[in-house]
Amino acid sequence: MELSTAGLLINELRFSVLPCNRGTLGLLVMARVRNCRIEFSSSESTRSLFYAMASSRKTPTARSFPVIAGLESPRGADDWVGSTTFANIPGPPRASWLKGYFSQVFNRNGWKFHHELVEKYGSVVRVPMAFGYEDLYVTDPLALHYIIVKDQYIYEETSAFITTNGLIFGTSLLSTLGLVRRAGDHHRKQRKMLNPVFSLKHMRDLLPIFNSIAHELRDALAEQARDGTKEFDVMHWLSRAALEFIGQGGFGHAFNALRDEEATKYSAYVKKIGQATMIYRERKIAVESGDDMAKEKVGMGKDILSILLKANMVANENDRLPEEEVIGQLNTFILAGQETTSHAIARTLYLLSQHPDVQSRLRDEITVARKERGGSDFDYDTLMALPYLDAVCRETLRVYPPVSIVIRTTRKDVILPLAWPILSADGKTEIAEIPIKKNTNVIVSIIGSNRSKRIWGDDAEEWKPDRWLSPLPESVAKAHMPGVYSSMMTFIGGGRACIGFKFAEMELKLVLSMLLESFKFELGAEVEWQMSGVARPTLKGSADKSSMLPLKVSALEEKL
Ligand code: HEM
Repeated sequence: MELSTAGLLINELRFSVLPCNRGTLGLLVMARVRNCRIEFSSSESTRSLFYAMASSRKTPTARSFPVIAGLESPRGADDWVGSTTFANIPGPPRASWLKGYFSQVFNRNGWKFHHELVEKYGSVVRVPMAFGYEDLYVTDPLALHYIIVKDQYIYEETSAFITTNGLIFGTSLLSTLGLVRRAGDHHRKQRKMLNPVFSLKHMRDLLPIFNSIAHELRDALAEQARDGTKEFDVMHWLSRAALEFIGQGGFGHAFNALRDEEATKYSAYVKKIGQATMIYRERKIAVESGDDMAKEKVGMGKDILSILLKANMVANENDRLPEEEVIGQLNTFILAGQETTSHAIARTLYLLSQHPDVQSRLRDEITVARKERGGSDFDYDTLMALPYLDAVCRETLRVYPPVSIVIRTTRKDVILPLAWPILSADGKTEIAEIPIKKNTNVIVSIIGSNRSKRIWGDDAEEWKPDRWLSPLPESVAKAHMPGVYSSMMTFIGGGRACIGFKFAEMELKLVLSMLLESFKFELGAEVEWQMSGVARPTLKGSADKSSMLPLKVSALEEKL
């Protein structure tokens, strides 16, 4: 038996415990048989199984995951040699070679740990992880620029992330690498076709479709609160609405999630994923026959899939995405777009319930703007230009990013420069750049950089929507954060920036505008927010860790 920092080699069978970069996926145990690559088939049933777990409203534990043997990993045999140790970078002392701080980094109550890493150790921190590994935890703006923009093809997604997503979604943005290697620049090719599909013009066209879903959501809540103030799980309705937004806006397909009680349960969910191929074929026929634009058709030809199909039809052969990859993207959009956005809306409603003054000021802004339009639905530009709504959304996504961290692995040796040089752990040297060896994990701390006092000021950790209504501190512009959204890292940046961020922003603003005009929200039973892959509210003290947000909802009669 050979022992390495990467794992164990037992009878030619290599086991490695790799952290998936989504807390929701917990631990993935990978095995590899030497000289004999056993491919794990990405059959529909395997995918459905993973999907059911990944989309579970219960937070899965490591125990709920099967051991997957024989997974083909993009890492080669030489990749098992271990990674850099950062002896001279400040960080917490190692307590256990076996576990390191793995469970603290991925703990669903990890808020305090993540906060203290930055507070105590600074903008680049050495974090001892399992099996003697050391990761770098980064909030330094220049380092982040190198990681996600300048050297993005060196700092790639982890192998566990790529492989697992390949099983879940098939070939898609979340399962391909950008670097020119075996994968052949696959990711960049996909983005080339997909970026224009998420353009501002297409978001504008989607708003009328979104409006009708928002009305449906409002009606569903009104039905719940029809006998006066009622406390109920608002999260449940937000999840159902988010599935419908993605269904109609993404694929021109009505899941009828707001009408069908069963729609968001796992079994039904998995069935819907199984439908991706069917939906694809339906849309393809409609697009090819020019029948997709009809008014009575869901999506009216404006949905992401129809736009993509049309672009694909006229693309040259090199750029065109094969059918299998278009279907892979559909699966990806459901998972990447539903949980993140519904939980962002939930967080905002929760904060507005905690801050009734902000809630009523925001309601006034929306009501006045609606009156000015004679009561009709907002168009895209009006909705986006509402200043206080914009401030509330930005501040929520800054202080409470739904995804707290993402992880990258170095695919070759590299030097990481720092905007803010740090003092070495022994206090003797100033460090302005850090050499990193191949196969080292780097944790991009979205939450840490979004709350950096050096960037946002001493009140960085406070939720203050008003900060967006006056000029931001100079330090914000000076930091040159590489994020695509308002100097923050919520949707990261570079070639792997969230492709759906404008989609999410529109959904967030629309749902808030619709609901606040019609209802007052107050805190209900106490919840605690879990720092899982996507931050989620759960009932305080309950063993049930499903997403749940009980709020007291009162209908504002005159607005309905
Ligand atoms: C508030 C809502 C959202 C947040 C906070 C969010 C956040 C993120 C983050 C942090 C990433 C980077 C993941 C990584 O590098 O490992 C990402 C990627 C991605 N997001 Fe989002 N997202 C949101 C909504 C959406 C929506 C609505 C869609 C689709 C309609 C979407 C589709 C994607 C896709 C496809 C990727 C992978 C991009 C790539 O690798 O090229 N997201 N998102």
